[in-house]
Amino acid sequence: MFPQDTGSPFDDIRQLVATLPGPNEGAREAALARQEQLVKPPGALGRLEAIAAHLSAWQGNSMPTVNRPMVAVFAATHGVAELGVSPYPGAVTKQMMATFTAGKAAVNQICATFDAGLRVFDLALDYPTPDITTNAALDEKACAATMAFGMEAIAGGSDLLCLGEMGIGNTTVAAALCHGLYGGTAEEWVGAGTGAAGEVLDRKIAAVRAAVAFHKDHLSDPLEVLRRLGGREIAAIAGAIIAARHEKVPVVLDGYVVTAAAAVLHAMNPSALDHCLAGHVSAEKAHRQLLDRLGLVPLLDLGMRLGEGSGAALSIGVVKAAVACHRGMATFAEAGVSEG
Ligand SMILES: O=C(O)c1ccc[n+]([C@@H]2O[C@H](COP(=O)([O-])O)[C@@H](O)[C@H]2O)c1
Ligand SMILES: Cc1cc2nc[nH]c2cc1C
Repeated sequence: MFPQDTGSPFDDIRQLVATLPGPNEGAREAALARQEQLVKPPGALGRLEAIAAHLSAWQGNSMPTVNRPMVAVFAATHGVAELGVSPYPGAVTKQMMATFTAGKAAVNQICATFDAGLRVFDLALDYPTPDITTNAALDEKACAATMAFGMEAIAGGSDLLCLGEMGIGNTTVAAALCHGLYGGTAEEWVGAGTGAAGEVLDRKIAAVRAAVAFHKDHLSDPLEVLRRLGGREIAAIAGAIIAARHEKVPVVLDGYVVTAAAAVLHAMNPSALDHCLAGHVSAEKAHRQLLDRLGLVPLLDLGMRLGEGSGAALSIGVVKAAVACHRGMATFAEAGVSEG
């Protein structure tokens, strides 16, 4: 007789999220001590100092690097898009993938500006996940496998990982996830996405309300919320955040959709996002309140609402400058400048 396999496909993920490594406090302290010596009034570089210390702590290196920043964009298609919740047709997701490959999207130009690598991942675009108002998006096995895909996808030598996504309809999915995790009202979590207004916005709010009502008896476990109300790009992003932590790679989150994926991990373990920075706050209505809930203060606030990793990629400039100052500035003693 074969032993019965009674385990759930989520067991390994629960284990990984329960055993996330902490920061290297020695490296953080050494970095902060260096900041005190650099040729500037104490604290005068503001959050740039905290960013350099954050990278020190999570890379485990008092002299952190941003030599190989990578932007990873995960793309997926969503059955709920068929309900008319986005001004754009679902076909745009594949068309934008071709645009990324051709180097002609906004994120390509931002990555080129900062010498960042860009990798785009197609998550079964020809097979939309079922409509979340009447079905779970994923079964347990598929959700766990997609998270594992996200973990594998980011392997390979980057020292800063920026996460992005592409998926028509996925601001509806992100709103449903947040409504499922945090309650409140559907209206509170829904915004314009790519530009929903009038009847499109009304359908979006109704879809988020219906999805959470349909799954209401199964929302106490964050991984169940993810598999029922999420989508493939969101599951892969959650996996990538976990893997980066285990590989000592600090993470930069993009907008509302990426942050919703991160929120699932935060609900499982409140310290799960300690290695993450919020690259920006997007103009999507509920992004700011979601960041507040997660205790994340965005690096940029430029009214962007594009997705595709663009806000996270843009913040690489700030993070690179923070690290350049940390590594390259002289100390007062080296520069022969009098201390105050
Ligand atoms: O993440 C955000 O803050 C964000 C805000 C507005 C739009 N988006 C992008 O727009 C797409 C989803 O919008 P929608 O209206 O189709 O749900 C998807 O490709 C996202 O990358 C993303
Ligand atoms: C054109 C377009 C580009 C995008 N990039 C990310 N999401 C997007 C949605 C649309 C519609």
